[in-house]
Amino acid sequence: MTDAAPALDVRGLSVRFRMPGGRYVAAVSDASFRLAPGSCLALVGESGCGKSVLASALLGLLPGNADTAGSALLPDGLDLLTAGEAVLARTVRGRRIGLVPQSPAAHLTPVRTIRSHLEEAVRELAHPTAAARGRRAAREAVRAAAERAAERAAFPASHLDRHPHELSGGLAQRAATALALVGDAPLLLADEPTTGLDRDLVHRTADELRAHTRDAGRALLMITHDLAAAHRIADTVAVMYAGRIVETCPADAFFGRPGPRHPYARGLLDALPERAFTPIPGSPPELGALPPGCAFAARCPGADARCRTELPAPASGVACHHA
Ligand SMILES: Nc1ncnc2c1ncn2[C@@H]1O[C@H](COP(=O)(O)OP(=O)(O)OP(=O)(O)O)[C@@H](O)[C@H]1O
Repeated sequence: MTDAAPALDVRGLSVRFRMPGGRYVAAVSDASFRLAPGSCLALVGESGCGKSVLASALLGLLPGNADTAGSALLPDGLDLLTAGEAVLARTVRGRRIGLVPQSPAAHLTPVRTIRSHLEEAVRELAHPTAAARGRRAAREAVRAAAERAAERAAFPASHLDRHPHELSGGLAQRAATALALVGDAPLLLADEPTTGLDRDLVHRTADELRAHTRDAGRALLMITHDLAAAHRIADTVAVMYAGRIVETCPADAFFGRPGPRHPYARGLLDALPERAFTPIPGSPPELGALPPGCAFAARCPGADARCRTELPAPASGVACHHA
């Protein structure tokens, strides 16, 4: 991380869902991280660990039964957790945070062409018509801005008049990226952007997102369970387990030497086919019935009595009594 003011500063973010019978699901607990301009933080972890809930909290898209605590600050001090829906809709989503969605084909409207999606986003977010005189000039300004947006995401002009179902997975991903870039937001949030893509496309998508980040000075929060994509793109890796960030580590150290220090993070790497290909035994706890101590203790070969009773506080980037 650099010393620049963070593009996003998340402190003690927690999300609980109120359930019938007075129960709670603690989907995210006390998550903290900072994201510098021009850098990428990959938030990794198994399915169900709370990654998407954290992303929804940042975008103000949590359902009504969610309670939040902590803060998520943009550089001017706007707290995404307490900002009202009108502020988020008018000034944040698309303008200050661009969302690269999971399953882009599903995110796009099936009956509309990519050009129509882009032109609508341009009209809404980029206002290219301000200088145009007359309706025809305004239409042409929107069209040109939409074509430029497609070009920025390497979406071919020849495919702009196609519908989402006429696109390959890779092109649908680029269309979604083009849409996310229209508002020129300084922060991109990519939720599982490589899910369902083959290996080559994972690499290409990761490289393209990387270019939109480092080269353009944007910050990227990438949520993924795909460690190969994280390896390709991230400066920092944050590992989430059972709703908590258990380790935050520079990507070089995480994927190279000395490697992660938390036993769960080490287990995630060892489970990769290109490494030991050894799955972590057992499964994560229910987020509605978390144990009092470390949530990983039941699966951890090094756990002792303290681990089972006392929650480890994050110290120098890792939350483990024995790291
Ligand atoms: N509206 C809700 N009410 C209650 N629990 C919810 C609600 N939405 C999500 N959860 C729970 O929050 C937990 C975290 O879900 P989340 O979707 O963030 O996981 P994830 O890590 O993104 O997994 P995936 O990669 O499968 O999307 C899950 O246990 C889920 O069941």
